[in-house]
Amino acid sequence: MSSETMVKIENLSVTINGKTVLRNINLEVPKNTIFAIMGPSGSGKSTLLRAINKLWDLYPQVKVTGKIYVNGTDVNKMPPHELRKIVGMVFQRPNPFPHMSIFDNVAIGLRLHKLVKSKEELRERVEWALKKAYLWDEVKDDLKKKAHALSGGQQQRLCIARAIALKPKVLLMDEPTSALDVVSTKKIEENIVELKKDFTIIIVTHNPQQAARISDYVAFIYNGELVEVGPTSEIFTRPKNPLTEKYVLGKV
Ligand SMILES: Nc1ncnc2c1ncn2[C@@H]1O[C@H](COP(=O)(O)OP(=O)(O)OP(=O)(O)O)[C@@H](O)[C@H]1O
Repeated sequence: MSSETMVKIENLSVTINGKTVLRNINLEVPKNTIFAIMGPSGSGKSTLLRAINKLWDLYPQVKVTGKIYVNGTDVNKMPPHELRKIVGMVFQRPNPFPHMSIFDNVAIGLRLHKLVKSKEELRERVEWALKKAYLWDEVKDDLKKKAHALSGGQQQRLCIARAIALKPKVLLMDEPTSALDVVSTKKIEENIVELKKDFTIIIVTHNPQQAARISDYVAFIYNGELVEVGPTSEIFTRPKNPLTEKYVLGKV
């Protein structure tokens, strides 16, 4: 594996209740890039993302085969709490802990993983994460406010802050803007582009325009199979597979 690769997926297949939903997927995600996984509804995008941080382990009806390496280590050889430290996740709907304060939402992972040594360091890290998530200016005078009092877009930025507070290597984002309006979507897209300086980002989207706007690489998944993968500019201007061309033109 190249030292420039952050995530490598080899021959990944997933079956759920005996039905194959992902077949023989091979991908390499370079460090400090935004890597989009796009495809129509039900094509297996979320299933792939969930396999990377082993969310399927708790489901006996789901069988995952193949190998996934993060930063050179096989995820199956990492205890779940170690994997959670290096792989953060942001979900489709903002899911902060609603009755916890803004500060505590960001601090919780740092406290659980004992990643900071003092209250001062905790405060600094929370501020750092909120700034990185473009939320600090809006909440800095009100860190004790409960998370449910924030708007949907602010809640999603809080979830981004919560995920990046641990300084993971990889940030998985499952359609992070699909529940948001155009203005919040734009803010979060700008934020994601900034975040790639510090993290490797894998983002699932069913919106080809979003992949075109923000990603460096795109994998197009259709019916559980990888149809095409490559630099975003090539996939959108010179797709090799006619199915990719149809999809990016909105004809699938
Ligand atoms: N928990 C589950 N139990 C049963 N089947 C599931 C489960 N999760 C996913 N599937 C099936 O796996 C297939 C792929 O689903 P997945 O959610 O990965 O697709 P997707 O591309 O992310 O779709 P969407 O854009 O609609 O979120 C679908 O056929 C879906 O019905």
